[in-house]
Amino acid sequence: MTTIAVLGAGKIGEALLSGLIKAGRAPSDLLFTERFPSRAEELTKTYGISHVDVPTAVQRADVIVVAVKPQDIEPLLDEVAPKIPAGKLVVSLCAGLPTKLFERRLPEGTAVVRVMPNTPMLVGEAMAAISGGAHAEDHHLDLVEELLGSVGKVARVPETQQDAVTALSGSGPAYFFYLVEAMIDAGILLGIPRATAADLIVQSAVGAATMLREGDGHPVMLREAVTSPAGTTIAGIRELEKHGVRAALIDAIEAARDRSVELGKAHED
Ligand SMILES: NC(=O)C1=CN([C@@H]2O[C@H](COP(=O)(O)OP(=O)(O)OC[C@H]3O[C@@H](n4cnc5c(N)ncnc54)[C@H](OP(=O)(O)O)[C@@H]3O)[C@@H](O)[C@H]2O)C=CC1
Ligand SMILES: O=C(O)[C@@H]1CCC=N1
Repeated sequence: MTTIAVLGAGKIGEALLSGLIKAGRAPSDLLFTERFPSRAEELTKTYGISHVDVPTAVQRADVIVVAVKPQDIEPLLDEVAPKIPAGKLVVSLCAGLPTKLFERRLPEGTAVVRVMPNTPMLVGEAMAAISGGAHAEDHHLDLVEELLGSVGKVARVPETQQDAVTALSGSGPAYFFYLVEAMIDAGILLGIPRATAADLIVQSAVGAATMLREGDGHPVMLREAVTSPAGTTIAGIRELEKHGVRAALIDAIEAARDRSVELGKAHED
């Protein structure tokens, strides 16, 4: 069985570990590193996986998943580079960081796959995009696709698209949560109790997402089917247009893409 080590088990590292266990992977095939002993203890207790130090992780694992913040990558690479044996597969989940950063710092020929996942990994509904670096071969991409395929959907994209993907599907869940939060607030304004408003909106979001994924409709057609002549929906849509919500979303996603590019530039030679 492939042994996987997650370096930095924060929010996304934990989402991956939890998703892999829910998908049937044995906890004994998983390792993680963490800086805070109390956090490590909590994860071991919850998932039954072993907390190890970085040298042990890179020795024992076949696949080394880097899940620290981009700002923490340099000290981690200082620790990993002298210890990692040749022939390991390194998978980076870090926003903005190009595969060539890892290739420059790790032993010559190390296979690196850049992945942009998202937190719905926790419930087996991730969207992950993967791109191989200079030494990643098809079998490496196949292995990463199989691993992430057990916790959601996987797309292969050219690495040049990863900053845009980060903005769309990496950050994307946050924008949906933000919309849901705002819609629940609207319910409160209209006098609906918070719990009822949350039920109404969350189930509407699940229903809409299911129609988008499973139906054969285009989002425009689906929206038109809700929008009756002289009805309620068009009265709301007019307000969304007046407030520039479409342009705001486009600008938001462009800003997220630009931030991803900036995070990568901070680690250029
Ligand atoms: N959150 C998300 O939705 C997504 C995040 N990502 C990417 O995943 C990465 C992690 O993000 P996220 O999980 O949100 O961040 P977190 O801060 O929650 O997780 C990072 C974890 O790594 C730990 N860490 C830092 N340095 C080391 C080290 N040298 N050795 C061991 N552990 C270390 C941190 O510890 P400490 O708390 O002490 O700093 C923290 O627990 C980022 O690069 C991000 O771009 C990608 C897709 C989605
Ligand atoms: O906000 C971030 O930087 C990370 C990357 C994508 C989602 N969360």
